[in-house]
Amino acid sequence: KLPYAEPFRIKMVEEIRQSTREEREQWLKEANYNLFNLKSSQVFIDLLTDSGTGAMSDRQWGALMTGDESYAGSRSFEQLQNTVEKITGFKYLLPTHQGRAAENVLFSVLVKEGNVVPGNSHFDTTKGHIEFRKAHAVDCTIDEAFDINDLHPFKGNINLEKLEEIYKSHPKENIPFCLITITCNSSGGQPVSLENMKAVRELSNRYGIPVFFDSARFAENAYFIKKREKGQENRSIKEICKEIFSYGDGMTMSSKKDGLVNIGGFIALNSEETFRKASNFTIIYEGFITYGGMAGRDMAALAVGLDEATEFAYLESRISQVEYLGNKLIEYGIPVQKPIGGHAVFIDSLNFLPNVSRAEYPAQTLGLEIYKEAGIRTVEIGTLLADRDPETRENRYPKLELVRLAIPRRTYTNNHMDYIAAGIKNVYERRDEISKGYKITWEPDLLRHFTVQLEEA
Ligand SMILES: CC1=C(O)/C(=C\N=C(/Cc2ccccc2)C(=O)O)C(COP(=O)(O)O)=CN1
Repeated sequence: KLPYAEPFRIKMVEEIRQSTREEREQWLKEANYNLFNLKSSQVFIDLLTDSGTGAMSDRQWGALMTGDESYAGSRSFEQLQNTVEKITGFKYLLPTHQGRAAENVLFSVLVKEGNVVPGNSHFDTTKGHIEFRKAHAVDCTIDEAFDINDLHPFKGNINLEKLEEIYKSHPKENIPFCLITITCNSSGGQPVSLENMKAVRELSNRYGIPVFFDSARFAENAYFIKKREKGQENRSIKEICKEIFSYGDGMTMSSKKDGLVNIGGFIALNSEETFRKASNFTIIYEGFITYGGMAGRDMAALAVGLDEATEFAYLESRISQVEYLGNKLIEYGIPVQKPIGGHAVFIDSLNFLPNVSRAEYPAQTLGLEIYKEAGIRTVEIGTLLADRDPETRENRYPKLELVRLAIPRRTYTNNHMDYIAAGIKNVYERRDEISKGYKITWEPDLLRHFTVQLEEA
């Protein structure tokens, strides 16, 4: 028996540099204690996001060189269209510059003021685009998702009773679609099972409600289905993906995740009517319908990326690395969402920092401590992200107050994982000394966590 090793070797490297704790404390002050304001040169290991931060393969770089920049009818669009249809089965494709642009175009067609959009946990910008249209995103995720120690293998699942409750209490004209986010980012990169998707589809059909997928991490979701769902172990990732999408009327995609590219997004769907309407908004917001805000070269690289992302060997390598980090933190006694998610490890900051009051943003406090300690940038998936209630303007305290360690794809080695775990362990060992958090000195009206300014409480 030989030990596991990555199914790739490295052909290009980018230097990263260490700093001193004193430098980092000064840089945080200048950044108004918002990690988004740090320069990349001030960050040793960047776990802010897995979105657009991964490494492309030699085949993708090769495709970049042969991209077709024709304004209409680009060869690269055709390559992308064929790949999307092969993997998802959807007939119509509209590229966009990234995921939230796909949401903007699709929701411009489907979401009206006062609508209700149920699903599992909608992610930040997706909820933003629903609330921006004065509609309501309703989280129907199963309760197990909010108990970090519950080992439910599919914590992204939708509670069918909660969903049917929504379907019963609103006229179907007021529910444009049910949105299934795969994997479910906000609850910890947790997958949705095929069985649940099928049940959601059947229930939705009974009420005449369409189903759409927010597919940013669909390939990782397919991997968990293959590994955890009975009867799936002998199916290929691509076969599982085809079945996943057979339960939907369409999808939005942030290609910056499981598309393995640094920019890009798309909408794919079956309804010609919705495609025609969405095409008008694509032309207004993104660009002509055969490039939608993407360069031909980026569409060419994306077509290759989607093919690579839906291969088992790649997914096994990527997800095992996240699991490796997660298991190290569990070994150190650090409270994390279990099972470990597909793209990130999520630390339960309420458990980690019990002496910091919720009103002082414990997850943000922990993220700042981890950066001070080791130069590692993370992101808060807690009260700052949850934003204020649109009506009352009160803080909306989510069930989980998490620090997310998002691992970029094919980018760091397991030595970096060991370093990250050690840095967090150091903070854990001095957690009793951390009793003060932060308070907001300025925030915008929408999606505040990107630009919020804080000071020490
Ligand atoms: C499930 C899902 C996503 O996770 C997603 C974006 N995620 C991101 C990007 C992000 C968002 C907020 C703070 C920091 C970084 C992530 O770090 O997790 C989008 C928007 O896609 P976009 O970024 O390409 O516009 C749609 N759906």
